[in-house]
Formats: sequence, C-alpha cells, structure tokens
Amino acid sequence: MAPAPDQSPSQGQSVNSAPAAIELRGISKAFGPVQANRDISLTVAKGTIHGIIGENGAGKSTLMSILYGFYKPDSGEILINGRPVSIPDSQAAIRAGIGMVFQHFKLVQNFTVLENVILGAEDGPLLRPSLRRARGELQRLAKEYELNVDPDEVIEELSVGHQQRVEILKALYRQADILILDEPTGVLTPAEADHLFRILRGLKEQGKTIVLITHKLREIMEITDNVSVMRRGEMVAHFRTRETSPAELAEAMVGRKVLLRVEKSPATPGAPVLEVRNLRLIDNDKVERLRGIDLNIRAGEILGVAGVSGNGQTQLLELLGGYPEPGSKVSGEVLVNGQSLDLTGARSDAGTRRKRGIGHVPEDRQVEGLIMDFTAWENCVFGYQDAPEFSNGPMQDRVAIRADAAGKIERFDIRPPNPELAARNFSGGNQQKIVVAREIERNPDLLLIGQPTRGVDIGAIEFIHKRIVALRDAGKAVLLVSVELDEIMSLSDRIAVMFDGRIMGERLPAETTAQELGLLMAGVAEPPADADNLPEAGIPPAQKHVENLPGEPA
Ligand SMILES: Nc1ncnc2c1ncn2[C@@H]1O[C@H](COP(=O)(O)OP(=O)(O)OP(=O)(O)O)[C@@H](O)[C@H]1O
Repeated sequence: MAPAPDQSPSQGQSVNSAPAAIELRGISKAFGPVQANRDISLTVAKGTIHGIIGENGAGKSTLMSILYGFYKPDSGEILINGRPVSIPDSQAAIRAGIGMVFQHFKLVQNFTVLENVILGAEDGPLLRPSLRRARGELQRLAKEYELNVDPDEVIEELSVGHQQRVEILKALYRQADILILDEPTGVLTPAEADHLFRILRGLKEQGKTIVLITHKLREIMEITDNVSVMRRGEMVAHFRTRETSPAELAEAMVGRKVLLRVEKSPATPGAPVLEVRNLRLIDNDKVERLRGIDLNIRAGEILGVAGVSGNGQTQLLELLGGYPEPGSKVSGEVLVNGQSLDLTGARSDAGTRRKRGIGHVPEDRQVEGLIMDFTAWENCVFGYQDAPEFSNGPMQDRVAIRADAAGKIERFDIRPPNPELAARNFSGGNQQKIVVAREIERNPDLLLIGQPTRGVDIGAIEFIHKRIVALRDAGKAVLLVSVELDEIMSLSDRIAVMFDGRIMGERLPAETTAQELGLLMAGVAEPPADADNLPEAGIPPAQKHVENLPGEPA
C-alpha cells in the first residue's frame, strides 16, 4: 500500500498554525458486534475541503454522525477549533458551528424554503418580526454563496439540486463554520454537481471548513485539499490531494489494486430479447414521460441508456419492470423473447415479469428494491420466494432460502455478513449489493438495471461491472440506465441517449465521445455551428400537461 503521509499536527493545521477546525482523537463506536469505528483520529485544517473515502460500510457516515451528535461514541474525544467539546445531540453540533447535509434530505416537503430554513433555529419559528429578519438573512446568504432559491417556494416543488441548496442554507443560517456533506452528488445532475462545487469553493474562500464524503475519486481529485481513507472501521491513510492519484487512493481504500476501467471482449449479439415499439406513457400528473420509445436489445448485448435524470429513464425502467406509477396511461408494444408483454393488464406486475425471466434492479433501492425492515436473507429472496427451490411443498423452505442468502452475501462480499440484520442497518452500498446479487444471480434473460453502482464503493463497482459483463457473455440481454456517463461508456455495447421522453440517438461507444453524448443528453441531435452557444444541461423543457395518448378520443 502507498505510504500514508503523516497526520502529524503540521498536516492538520493551517499555515498560521491556528488550531485545526476539527480534531478527532481515538473515536470508537460499536453497533452490537459490528465495530463501525475503531480508534479513529482525524485532523481537518480550518478553511480546507477534506475528503473522506472508504469502502461501503467502512464507517464514514458513522464517524460524521458522531461529529454531528447523532451517535454517542463509546470512547474518544472531539476538539473543535482546539477546544474539547461534547456533542450529545445535533443542537450541540449546531452550537459548535457544525452543519450537516445528509444523503436523504431532512426537509419538510410541504413547507416553504423560508419555513424550513428557520424551523428549529434559535430565534423561534414563524414570529412575524423574526420572519422578516430571517427572510433578509436568507436572501443575503443566498446571494453571497450563489445559492439561488426562492424563499417562498414549497420544497416539494423544487428539484433535488435546489433542495440540497436549502439544506446548505439551513446550515449557514445557523452560522455553521464547518459543513459536512455525505455523498452530496449522488442525486445531482452533472450541471448541478458543478454548481455545488462552485458553492463549496466559495464557502472555502470565506474561511469555512468542509468535510466531503464521496465514492467518486474524480470529485476528490477536483475539489479537496486533503483526503483521509477509512477501511473496515479504521482510519488507514491520509493524503494531500495534489500529491496522490486515483489509483493510489483506490488501492488504499480496498487494500489491493483496483481496475478503474471495465475489461470486456466485443459483444456477439444473438436473437432479439427486448423489442420496444412506440412506447408512450402519461403519468398521474398528466405529463407525457415517454413519447414514443423504440429500442431493441439482443441476447449477449448491453444497451446503455444515457441521460440526465428526469428525462423518462425512470418511467421506462419501472414500466418494463412492472412498477409503473399507478394511474399512468400507457400505449405501445413490448416483446420479450418474441412474446408480447402485458403493459397495463393483470399480468403487468413485477411478479409476472420475474417469471418471464426479467430481472430488475430499480433505481431507488430503498423504495422498490428492498423492504427495509426485513432481514438481509428475506430481501435476498424477495420476489422469488415462490420459486420451486425455495418451497417445501406448500411451505417456504427457510433452510434453503437462508443458505442461498449466505452464498450471495459471501460472493458479493456484503458486509457485515450477517443475514439476520435488517436491510436498514446496512450501509447504502451494501444495501445496493443485496439487490444486485438477488437479481443478477437469478440469471435473467433480460436484466433491467438502474443506477447499478449509486453509492457503491470502487471495489464493489469493479465487481458489479464484472458480473454485468459476465451475464452478457452468458448470452443475456441487459438494459442499463445510468446517469454516470463513464459507466455507460465503459459497459455498453450500444448507447441510446434519452432526452425529454425520447431517444435522441444511438451511438457505438468506440465511435462517440463524452461531448457528443453530452449534446444529445441536452437535446441537441446535431452539433450547432455556433460552438460557443452549447446548452449546458439536459433538463427537459417545461413539461406540457396532456390528457390523452395518440389515437385516444380527446
Ligand atoms: N444503526 C445501526 N445499527 C447497526 N449497524 C449499523 C448502524 N449504522 C451503521 N451500522 C453498521 O456500521 C458499519 C459502518 O456503517 P457506515 O454507514 O458508517 O458506513 P459507510 O462507510 O458510511 O458506508 P457507505 O459508503 O456504504 O455509506 C456498517 O457495517 C453498518 O452496517
């Protein structure tokens, strides 16, 4: 492994030797038998952006939750600006100048931006004079840090990127000097992520200290000053970012060399497995999400669907997988192995799809992929519990199901390897591995897989990619939806780009570039002559409300 640069006081302190913004000494925390943090020390210099990386379940979120007063450490000390502090709850964290932006936002959806920002803040909620002051302060902060949001907008009307800005504003309004962000870009479009990074740089220039948890080494290299690496509950290395490389960081995280690209031979496509003709869908809000999709996937082929989220990919996957939004209207034709797939009738459910050999890794593992209160072994079989190998006459064969789950946990290195643990007690990446293991190991003829590596660490990404390629090599068809262009480019045999409910074009990975795909993702089929005037993001145009599918009486 690469030598771990020291974390002697000089590394953790700023040039003028002011005390470090954060110093953790000997922090330990166990959840039952799981030692989530073991004797962790960490120094974060004032006015820097400090990355924390590590495999899924390494203990990153636990450590930051301790710093934010969510968990009480079993032992250890926390110093903020050189002074020992006790942080029994998040109010104490806020008093110590610490703010946190979680992976799953904690905003009240039917409150306005302003109400959310002042909710629970010191000067009491919703008092008239204070509301006026709060509005002024919010507008000042929003302007200063480029966090444009309308104070009167209701949260549920905002995009995810804007909701995240509200979370940041909430922390700044509480005068946070230290801001912790847990995987902040997982849910953002590329343009939103760029904007977030500009905001973070601005905050740093104002002297704020930022701790960033991320699995994306590109982000670490782009924005952090220092980076610390956790492995299996321990802090194993610290680096100055400009002195390290993605390969070195990957190795420090996983403890072995990691391939940062996918190795695969050219595809040898066979008979058509999925044929989609003129597929249209109007959702419950009467927005036309799919506007005539045509695509084919053959056996032994991976079709990657690229696009900025919100352009219909979710509806496409959900509809094919048997989870369309209730009340949506659908037309068109889908054939799987030459046989028509019921799109709206009694056999359009996920269970019937699975019996037809369609595996589905949904984009949102917590809502559609897992039952969070059920154990890992139950989740490993969820949807396939009626299969003959899991039945003992009319009863479920729990011995067989548990044995099957134990195999999946071992092969996919799901940690901790405890089949009795409820899904909600696994880290995000390990939850993802449970869903992927369940669906891939059924060896489906057609695998629908959405955001397969969201929140997944670099070693597990390598493994999941290998398994997807192996499925293809075994003659199966894969429909891959991902907002990660790198993932689409390296895994796909063909790439279809979706924009505003349509396929903008298809390309072969070897014959296209990220720039060309980016233009298609922004809705531009031909590069404009005026290259300076390229659109930035693939946000679909204002959504038109429609009532009827073509051919239906108005
Ligand atoms: N409330 C809890 N109860 C039981 N175990 C928990 C709890 N919270 C975390 N753990 C366990 O502690 C370990 C560390 O989890 P943590 O969420 O801190 O990891 P992480 O590094 O943030 O992972 P990821 O990158 O997947 O989000 C994991 O093994 C996890 O299963």
